[in-house]
Amino acid sequence: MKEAGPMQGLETARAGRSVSTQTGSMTGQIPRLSKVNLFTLLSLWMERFPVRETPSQKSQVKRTGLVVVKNMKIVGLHCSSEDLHAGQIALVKHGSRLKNCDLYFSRKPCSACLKMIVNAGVNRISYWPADPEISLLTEASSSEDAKLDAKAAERLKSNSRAHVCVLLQPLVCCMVQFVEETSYKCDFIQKITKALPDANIDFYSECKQERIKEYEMSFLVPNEEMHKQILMTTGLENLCENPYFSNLRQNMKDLVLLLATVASSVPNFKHFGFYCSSPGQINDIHNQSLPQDIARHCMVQARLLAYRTEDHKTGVGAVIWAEGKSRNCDGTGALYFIGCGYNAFPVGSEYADFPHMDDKQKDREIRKFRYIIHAEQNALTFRCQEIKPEERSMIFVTKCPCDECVPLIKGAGIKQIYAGDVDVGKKKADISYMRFGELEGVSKFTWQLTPSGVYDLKQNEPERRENGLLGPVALENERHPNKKLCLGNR
Ligand SMILES: O=c1ccn([C@H]2C[C@H](O)[C@@H](COP(=O)(O)OP(=O)(O)OP(=O)(O)O)O2)c(=O)[nH]1
Repeated sequence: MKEAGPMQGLETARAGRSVSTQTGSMTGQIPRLSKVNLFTLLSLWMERFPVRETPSQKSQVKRTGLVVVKNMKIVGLHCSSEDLHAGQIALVKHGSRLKNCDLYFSRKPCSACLKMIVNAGVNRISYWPADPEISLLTEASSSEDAKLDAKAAERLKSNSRAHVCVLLQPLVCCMVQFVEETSYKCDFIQKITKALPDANIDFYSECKQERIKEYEMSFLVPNEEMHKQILMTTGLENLCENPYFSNLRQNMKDLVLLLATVASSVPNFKHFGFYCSSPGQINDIHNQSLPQDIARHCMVQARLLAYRTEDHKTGVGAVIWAEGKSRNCDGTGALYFIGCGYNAFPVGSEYADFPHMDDKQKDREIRKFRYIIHAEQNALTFRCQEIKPEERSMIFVTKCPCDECVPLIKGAGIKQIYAGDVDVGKKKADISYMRFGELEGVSKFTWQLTPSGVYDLKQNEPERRENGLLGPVALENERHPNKKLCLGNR
């Protein structure tokens, strides 16, 4: 099936198609992340959830991210806190509901966590094969304990019904290149380059290089011999021989590069962030913006999800979080995960069941729009928690929510939308984006310059900046001919 309409710049994506189709992991024209790699990447990303607490220097326990999956749907995004390890948090939060779940850890969990999650009847425990949670890399007097713990974890692993393993898959052909291109072309980066034409045009590459270095430090073991030692100690001696060892390191490197690339597409750059364009809205606590680092973090989650789209032109990801009344034991503070999704055809459908054409196609019957389930719709449908009216709940969407989704978000009681605003006010043949601009009763935070960046906001107005309020003449009139922050539309 050939997509109608302009396909500028999709050469890379096309090159990826044939290979990916051979591997059976694709439904369309653009390279797609496997579910396993998405869960793995999200676990690494959760390890980096912005925290307010200062980790104790002496601790041999490394921060760890965790994704809990049931029936291939994400039901928990967690990270360890000062008090509890990620596996302990899973226990506290999910209890016996962990039965038959798959858990993806950013580090091999310690024996104290492993014994409890194995006991809860989980189906599978996958972990990132670098330095484990009880670090084998830090030189501390307790390294004896670390080795003992690794041994105990092995014993638990071999006697457990759960499959404790390393699930990493090689990326499909051209995935890294595709992610690089779509990240650079995405709305957030393009808005910066447009708003600050004098800025160093290479800010994106610089930012990406920094992220790559940072994440390689966290997630890779630079020294090969040391890495082999860790694999031996953690029961992965099979992976120490070549070609398995070099393949493993290459897969790990590719995934880290991909994560750094996506993370740099929502950069911490000068005065850009998610700000509200309606000053009247922020009086209520429910309308106040999240801290920018957390908002950016959640948007990166949504961007990762978008790489699983089934729409071969426009990928969209959405994730819903809520804020409880007080801090909980999770490293996410008061925030807890509600649901997530990406745009895809109805669950269980095959590639050829529904049309995939866009609105450039003259024959309206063979357009995709009446069939595809939007990212927000999937996030709402497969949510694992109720949305409580008394709590601040928020949805992060990589694209401006359309007229079909805006009333659903409002009706579900979600208090805040963090979104790209490309397409806002547009009416296309089969999909329109008129209602987002007019939406009342839900606060909208879009990616833009802060007042301090544009209007030289005085230093004595910290609350205004904290709340994420945009000043009087917002940059919202800035419209983007360069329309997508989404995938595949270049
Ligand atoms: O709130 C929304 C709006 C759209 N989508 C998805 C549905 C569909 O898969 C795609 C539609 O995107 P777009 O409006 O960009 O249409 P297109 O045909 O992909 O591109 P173009 O704008 O060139 O017509 O985005 C969502 O997931 N959520």
